[in-house]
Amino acid sequence: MRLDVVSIFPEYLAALDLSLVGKAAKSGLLDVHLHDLREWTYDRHRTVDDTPYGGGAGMVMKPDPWGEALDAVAPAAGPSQPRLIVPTPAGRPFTQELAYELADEPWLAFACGRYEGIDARVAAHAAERMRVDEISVGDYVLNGGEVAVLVIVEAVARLLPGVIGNPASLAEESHSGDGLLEYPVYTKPPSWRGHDVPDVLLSGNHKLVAEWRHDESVRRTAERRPDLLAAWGAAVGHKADEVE
Ligand SMILES: CN1CCC[C@H](Cn2ccc3ccc(-c4n[nH]c(N)c4C#N)cc32)C1
Repeated sequence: MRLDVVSIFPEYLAALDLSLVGKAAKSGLLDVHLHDLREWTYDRHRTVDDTPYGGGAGMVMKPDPWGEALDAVAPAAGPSQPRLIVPTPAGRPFTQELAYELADEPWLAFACGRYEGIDARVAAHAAERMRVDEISVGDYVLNGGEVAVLVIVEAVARLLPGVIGNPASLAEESHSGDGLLEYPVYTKPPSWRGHDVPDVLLSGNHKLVAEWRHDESVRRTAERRPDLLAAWGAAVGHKADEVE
């Protein structure tokens, strides 16, 4: 998978050289290209923003630098086009399902906005030749798209074959598999500062361990994400109906 990221703070994305994503890049599973949007400015101050039409607070990112950056990253006459991801608080929610969808793409490009966002015509123009997704990583406001890109790239990269050691673990994760939250995990020592590991996990009885883990997942989901529990209950009920 090729990844292109355009930002006025490309150094923000240096974290992509670390850990799992960094290993994937070094092993050739990911081909990461970072671009400084200011490469496509030509004035003395390398200006990327201007005042908003219609008034209002803050500044808006000018269309010209973005248009030229995307032309350079993904030439219109090129043999293929990337799927362009534009992080924004106004985007559709980024979910595990969408992470799996993006993991199937051969080429993703990311446009990291700053200020009050990118002139809306940039996405509209890009959509004339590539798929564009405006995506939000959560219901809170960041100062720019770079952190969102780190979230999206990590969630997607870990799904690529060969990136994580034990692909089977993907099936048991929160928001994957059965849709319940993960059960609590423990390791040595068996007793730590007055807190003991649940006895069942030391029992060696795999059936009891599996039952305890499932019950813990259901308890946690009910406590923290009743919305997911409702969806899980409906899905389980549906499957039960299918069996009958
Ligand atoms: C006060 N204004 C409001 C509009 C956005 C301005 C900051 N900003 C500029 C570009 C940009 C890109 C993403 C996000 C963002 N925030 N929250 C999320 N889940 C995001 C995602 N994905 C935020 C951003 C701040």
